[in-house]
Amino acid sequence: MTFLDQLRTAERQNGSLLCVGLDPEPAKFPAHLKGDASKIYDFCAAIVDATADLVISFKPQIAYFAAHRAEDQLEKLMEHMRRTAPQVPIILDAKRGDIGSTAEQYAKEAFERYGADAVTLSPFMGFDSVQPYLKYHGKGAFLLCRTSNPGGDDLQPQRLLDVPGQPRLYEHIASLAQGPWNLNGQLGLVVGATYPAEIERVRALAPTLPLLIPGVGAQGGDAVATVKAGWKSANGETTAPIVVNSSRAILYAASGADFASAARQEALRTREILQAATR
Ligand SMILES: O=c1ccn([C@@H]2O[C@H](COP(=O)(O)O)[C@@H](O)[C@H]2O)c(=O)[nH]1
Repeated sequence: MTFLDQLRTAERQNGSLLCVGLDPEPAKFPAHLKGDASKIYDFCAAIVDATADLVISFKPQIAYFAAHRAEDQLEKLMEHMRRTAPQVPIILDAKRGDIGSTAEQYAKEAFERYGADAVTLSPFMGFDSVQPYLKYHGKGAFLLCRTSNPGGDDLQPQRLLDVPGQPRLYEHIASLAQGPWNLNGQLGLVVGATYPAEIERVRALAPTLPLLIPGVGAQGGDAVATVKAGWKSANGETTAPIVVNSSRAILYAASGADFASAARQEALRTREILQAATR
């Protein structure tokens, strides 16, 4: 099954566009785990168990594990997700980008070491930095396109004067990903929920690509505007999935022993807002 098929299946089975982001920060853990980096796996596994029937995807962010020398806990978490929630595809948020020979190692890390179904990449170094990931048939790769952070304004909306039509940088990335770079239908794009007008533009330029959309929840992105801009359907079926990520708002919905059930309540609430916007 391809990554795109996995997303479609999870969306249908769980009735969800919501991706729970796994960004474990021991300093924010509930009181009984607080500050203890050896509990990263326990914390994340509890969140996974509480939300696995509510999501289209899980998105562990690798920096939160590596910063605490907790890559072994990430490996264990990946195994746990594959075993207990095999219907939910896993996007490893690593934002890699390097020359081809190094990219081969990053691809091996994401797909062989961690067993991710998809990875996030920076397209800044060009197609030869993306190609090694595409050799893993069936796996997905999301290219940063119009990111959710304010600093995205520094480069992404600038016009490329030497490219025909003088598109903005993010528009050019969307066109490359929809067209010549998408050799085997593995590419998707990252577009921030904080920029719904740009989501709409990217969807127009890349009508068949899955969009990973972070920025709802803690960053204040508009969940309803996001769905209206990015989610399209034909005969009641999604034409190209959107994967709307929320991390901190769900992970840290409560700071007590009830953190996992509070996370489930927040995931249920967010899932319903997203689903309602499709009707
Ligand atoms: O443009 C981007 C790309 C990636 N991210 C990542 O998504 C989550 C967002 O976390 P929240 O707590 O829901 O704000 C985080 O892992 C980022 O690294 C993004 O925010 N924006």
